Amino acid sequence: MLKNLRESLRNAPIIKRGSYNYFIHPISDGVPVVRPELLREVIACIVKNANVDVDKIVTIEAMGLPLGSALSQITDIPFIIIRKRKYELPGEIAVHQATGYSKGELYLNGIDKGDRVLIVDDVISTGGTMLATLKALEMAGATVKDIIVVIERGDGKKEIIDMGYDIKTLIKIDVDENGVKVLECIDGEC
Ligand SMILES: O=P(O)(O)OC[C@H]1O[C@H](OP(=O)(O)OP(=O)(O)O)[C@H](O)[C@@H]1O
Ligand code: HPA
Repeated sequence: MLKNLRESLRNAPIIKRGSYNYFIHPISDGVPVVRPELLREVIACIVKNANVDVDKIVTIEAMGLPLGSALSQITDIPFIIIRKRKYELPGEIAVHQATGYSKGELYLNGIDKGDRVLIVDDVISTGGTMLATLKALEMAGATVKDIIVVIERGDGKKEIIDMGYDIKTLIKIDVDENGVKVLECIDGEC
């Protein structure tokens, strides 16, 4: 089921961002080109595995966007984009985000107290972005029913599980300066 994802990840180039080995891939960067068969395969796998009995889908700028948008079209559930830009709307919630190579602020709008949500993102690595997202959603009074992330690297997922949340990832990889190694897939075909 995840043939395109697996094969494209095995060929992903690596760059250094400080000491962080950063893989470049269409799902995580939109670069060099997002092929429809890849995105279709990823979205089908998300629909198959995620709990979509929710009021809203929550994604994170920038690369949660193609995922949230396609998923919303298929499920007819509205989606929210947590932005890196401040809007100063009433009730806007700001939280701090730290990844393995960057730091910044995230801004949440559009959640009503009691909303049941599914979080969707492209990558989990240190877990810093997911922690910030969960904090913002907690402050907004949302109930997180499920979390689904396409690509897992590093130990971030464990931290989220330790906090008591359900989180699924479609594919688990290891990254070093030589490239990407595929370790595990949710379809069991790796
Ligand atoms: O688990 P972490 O270490 O936090 O890494 C994961 C986050 O890193 C990337 O976001 P980034 O802030 O680089 O934004 P982008 O989507 O614009 O690439 C990715 O989209 C995840 O949101
Ligand atoms: O290595 C990476 N590549 C793309 N996106 C990412 N988000 C966290 N780590 C990475």
